[in-house]
Amino acid sequence: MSLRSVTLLGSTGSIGTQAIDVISRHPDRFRVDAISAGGANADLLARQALELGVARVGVADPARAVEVEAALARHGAGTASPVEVLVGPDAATELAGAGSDVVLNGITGSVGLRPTLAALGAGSTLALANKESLVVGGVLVQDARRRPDQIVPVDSEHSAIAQALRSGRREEVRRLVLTASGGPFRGWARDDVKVVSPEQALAHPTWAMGPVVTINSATLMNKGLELIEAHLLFDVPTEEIAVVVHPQSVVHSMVEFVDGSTIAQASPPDMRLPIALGLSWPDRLGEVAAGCDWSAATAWTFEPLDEALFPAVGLARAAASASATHPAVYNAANEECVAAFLAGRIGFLDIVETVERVLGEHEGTSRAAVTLEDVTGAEAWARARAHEILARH
Ligand SMILES: NC(=O)C1=CN([C@@H]2O[C@H](COP(=O)(O)OP(=O)(O)OC[C@H]3O[C@@H](n4cnc5c(N)ncnc54)[C@H](OP(=O)(O)O)[C@@H]3O)[C@@H](O)[C@H]2O)C=CC1
Ligand SMILES: CC(=O)[C@@H](O)[C@H](O)COP(=O)(O)O
Ligand SMILES: [Mn+2]
Repeated sequence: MSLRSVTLLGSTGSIGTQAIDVISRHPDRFRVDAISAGGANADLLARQALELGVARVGVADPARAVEVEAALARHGAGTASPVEVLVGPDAATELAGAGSDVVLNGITGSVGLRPTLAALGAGSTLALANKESLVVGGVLVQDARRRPDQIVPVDSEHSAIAQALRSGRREEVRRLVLTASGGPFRGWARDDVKVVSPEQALAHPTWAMGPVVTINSATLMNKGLELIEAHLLFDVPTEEIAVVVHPQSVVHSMVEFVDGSTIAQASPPDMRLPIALGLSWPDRLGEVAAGCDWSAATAWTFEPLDEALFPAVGLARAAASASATHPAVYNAANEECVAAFLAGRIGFLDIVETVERVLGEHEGTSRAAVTLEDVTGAEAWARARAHEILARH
């Protein structure tokens, strides 16, 4: 594999920092052109920029740009080549469209949609952690691809499926099986789940991740997003995608083939593995993460999802088949509810109940006619409607 240039969006986050860890161990394989973040961690962003030697840094929040400039000056005194700082909500999109070999989108939320479209439009390989952009953009993201393999999934389940799919042809696939940890409230009674705190919901049993995806794991909204993500990435109907609860998070997902054979991908939970594959696909890098320990007694268990306590996956199935804009509404309403829950304004069960209500009121746009304006309009409506409903709490 020759040296690849990389643009890293969301560099200060969980995915971003782990990506830098992978890249730093393979300086002969990767050169980072540009990084971007929101700006909440100005000092970290500046240190990353200087340590990686990037030419450009994006800061989404203009109010934080001064801090980033100051940190660059502080840490970079005497540095030969200055770092150009792009400021504002379009910074990540501009960097994504600049044409690196690989753009890793590690931004949280549907704000990652325009950067995703820009990376695809520029012909870069898109290593996609930001599942929201694919779910929300749907057919728009699919159509922006210039080649079938332009999007390489970083999400652990979808990386697992992409790896398993190398074992057979598309027409030989019977179904995809997404594994779910079940989150911190697996097996709990509804009355107990009703009163959980943000701290309890943020205590994921197997993964250390950013706050939004962690809450989404607890509500199973993450698995709903991942169901739609798998449908769009692999062009498999949602009826042919099953979800099974696997509390150990070692089997990251599976593909069942027409002859009854199932190929699973297994490794201890460590996002550096799918991140590395996203950057180096179709090659594998050496020594990325520990493998399974077969010397100790171990058990992997699988159980059905409690759909009554966790209706989020069923809602995602319905949203995926309802219209082109229902998935965007599903995600946008959820983003607002998660922020409200983390701020202590609503209860845990209010999140999915509100998403269900907002979805039920959405009229939707057909796939054939959908535009980016339809999607952003549906999102704006869903956010406003969620706020109206939540204001009554
Ligand atoms: N973490 C994980 O293990 C996994 C994450 N994912 C997905 O990856 C994505 C990132 O998740 P995670 O890393 O956990 O999230 P984090 O919250 O840890 O990080 C989010 C990153 O996005 C940056 N950011 C926020 N807004 C913008 C913006 N407008 N423009 C550019 N950057 C911005 C943040 O910058 P700052 O905070 O510095 O302002 C931060 O660097 C999500 O879509 C998530 O679902 C998928 C599978 C696993
Ligand atoms: C690591 C990763 O890919 C996360 O999206 C993970 O899937 C969260 O775990 P659960 O949603 O299965 O709890
Ligand atoms: Mn996942």
